[in-house]
Amino acid sequence: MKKVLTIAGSDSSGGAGIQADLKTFCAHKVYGMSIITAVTAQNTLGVSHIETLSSLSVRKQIEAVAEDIDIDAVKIGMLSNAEIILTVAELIKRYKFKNIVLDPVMISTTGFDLLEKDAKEALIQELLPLADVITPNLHEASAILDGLEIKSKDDMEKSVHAFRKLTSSAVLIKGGHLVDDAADLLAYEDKFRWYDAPKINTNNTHGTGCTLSSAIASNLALGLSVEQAVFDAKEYITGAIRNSLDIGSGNGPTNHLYRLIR
Ligand SMILES: Nc1ncnc2c1ncn2[C@@H]1O[C@H](COP(=O)(O)OP(=O)(O)OP(=O)(O)O)[C@@H](O)[C@H]1O
Ligand SMILES: Cc1ncc(COP(=O)(O)O)c(N)n1
Repeated sequence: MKKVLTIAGSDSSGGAGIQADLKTFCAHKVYGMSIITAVTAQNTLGVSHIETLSSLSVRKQIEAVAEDIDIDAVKIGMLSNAEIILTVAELIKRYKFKNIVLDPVMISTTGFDLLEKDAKEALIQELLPLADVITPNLHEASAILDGLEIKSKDDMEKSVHAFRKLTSSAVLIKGGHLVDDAADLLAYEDKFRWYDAPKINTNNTHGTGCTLSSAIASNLALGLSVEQAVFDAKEYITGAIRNSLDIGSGNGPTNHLYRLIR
């Protein structure tokens, strides 16, 4: 069985973070492992508390897994601060992790900071170059590109050129926050490809980015090309949103069981 590692924060309500990642791995029939960077107290309405683990704890968790188990792909989500970013970057290099999908998590759907403001530069300088695929949403893409306005599909295409100057990683700009579309744009090597999807009318989008990046990591572990891994992951997230769950009174979670329970 393929083995996939997530390095991310815990979401007590189970919709995003580590919990979404492990559910996604399970649905893709890969073996999931987790490195917890922070424990958030959150629900579908918001984040009420964050306790970030020490970088030593993160280091020890990664070493414990990597010294013992071969890892076929890694998904990286909430990292909280610069010290953890530097630790993760160092260990990616030491253990030569492959198939790395970086979701540059900065703010929750509910508007809470999940990355300290001074950590953005470390993320760009240290982690971006190590990732095989990065998956910013419109807001994260804009933050990484020094405030470049990205609000439309045209803007997304323009931003790809700016990303090319920063990293040779494949970049999937997620259009979930476009007004009447949910099209994502993949730029890789010197090509780009749109993954179109209709915007589903729902508030249940908690954890969509976590789910998509974990699905891509699972598909890369299973041996798919980047283009196909993104295609299959886009189908998965669209189905998981279409069948999303009315749990809680805010932004409910996606449904990872929709292919099993109909
Ligand atoms: N209402 C929607 N209908 C269809 N697809 C959607 C919708 N919202 C988001 N998506 C899709 O879900 C994936 C995640 O995109 P999004 O832009 O929401 O990322 P995100 O903001 O990082 O997610 P998160 O809510 O976890 O922070 C993308 O493939 C996006 O197109
Ligand atoms: C631990 C953790 N990681 C990531 C997210 C982002 O997901 P969303 O933007 O859907 O809130 C989150 N809310 N919590």
